[in-house]
Amino acid sequence: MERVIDIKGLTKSFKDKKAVADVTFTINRGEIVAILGPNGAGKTTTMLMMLGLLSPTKGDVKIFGVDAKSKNVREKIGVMLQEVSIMDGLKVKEIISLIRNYYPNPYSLDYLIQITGLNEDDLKKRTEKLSGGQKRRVGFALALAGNPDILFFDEPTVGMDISARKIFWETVKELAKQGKTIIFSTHYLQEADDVANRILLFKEGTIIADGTPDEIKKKLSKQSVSFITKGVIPRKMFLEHPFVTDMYDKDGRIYIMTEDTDLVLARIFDLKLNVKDIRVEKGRLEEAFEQLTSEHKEVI
Ligand SMILES: Nc1ncnc2c1ncn2[C@@H]1O[C@H](COP(=O)(O)OP(=O)(O)OP(=O)(O)O)[C@@H](O)[C@H]1O
Repeated sequence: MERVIDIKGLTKSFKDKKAVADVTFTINRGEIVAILGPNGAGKTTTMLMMLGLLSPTKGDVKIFGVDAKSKNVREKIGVMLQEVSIMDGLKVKEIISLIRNYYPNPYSLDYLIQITGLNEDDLKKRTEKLSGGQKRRVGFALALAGNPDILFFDEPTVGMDISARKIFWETVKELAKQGKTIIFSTHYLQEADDVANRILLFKEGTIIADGTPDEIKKKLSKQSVSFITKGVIPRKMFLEHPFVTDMYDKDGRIYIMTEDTDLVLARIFDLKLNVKDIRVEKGRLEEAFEQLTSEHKEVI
């Protein structure tokens, strides 16, 4: 697997505040990586250092083996940051053409229009007349203009309507299939769950979880099987198994907390228990996120 980003011991202090503290990770070609974490966790600071826009206090960021600040690296990177500041006074089509000209290998204007969902009307508008959502689409087109190998998006879908979001994420998946590497931050966990094949979860300047959405959910969120029964079920019947972590009654239902709901179901059927209304709850990423970002200190 080709490594595109190599980060070692990355640290950034602002006066006596450590915004990013000794972070190390690598990202491979074609990965879609979601950077998650509560406000102030260090996501933007890390991203700015990856982009070569902020100097680390310690440690380094290598992109394709060279320093993130070097010029030939910049040509390979496309960026969409939170504040979309687009040159006023130009029409959308003009600014996209202008930015394309800076790059040796740009995408064609037609392709950019097609994949970002901009329409003919949008193209004729002056940028200052665009709505927030339209500005984001233009920002997306500008990030892609140079046909970059790596794309960075900082909370890309804020302000986008449902159809714009859909187009955006479909395009992102398509780009990853073509071998582009995508790194994005978001506060919408569902997006990370749906699109990312890897999540880096930040808390207080460090990475507290690194894995696929499923790995993170499986390890941390609660899964349960619950049912109603008229009979009495000895607790030992389930608690004796290592895959069962807890068992309790709530609102007339018995809940069995577990790491593996399939094994609990098999046990219920094997024992021919007289139960009804069986419900299976798989974990949600939100639960895992809440657990990890509260007091939980375990690193996975
Ligand atoms: N230029 C700066 N000067 C001083 N402190 C800063 C600066 N930039 C960031 N910080 C601090 O560093 C910490 C991390 O900030 P950062 O913006 O990286 O967090 P974040 O995870 O991106 O948060 P959010 O989800 O709110 O965007 C915060 O405590 C922030 O106040």
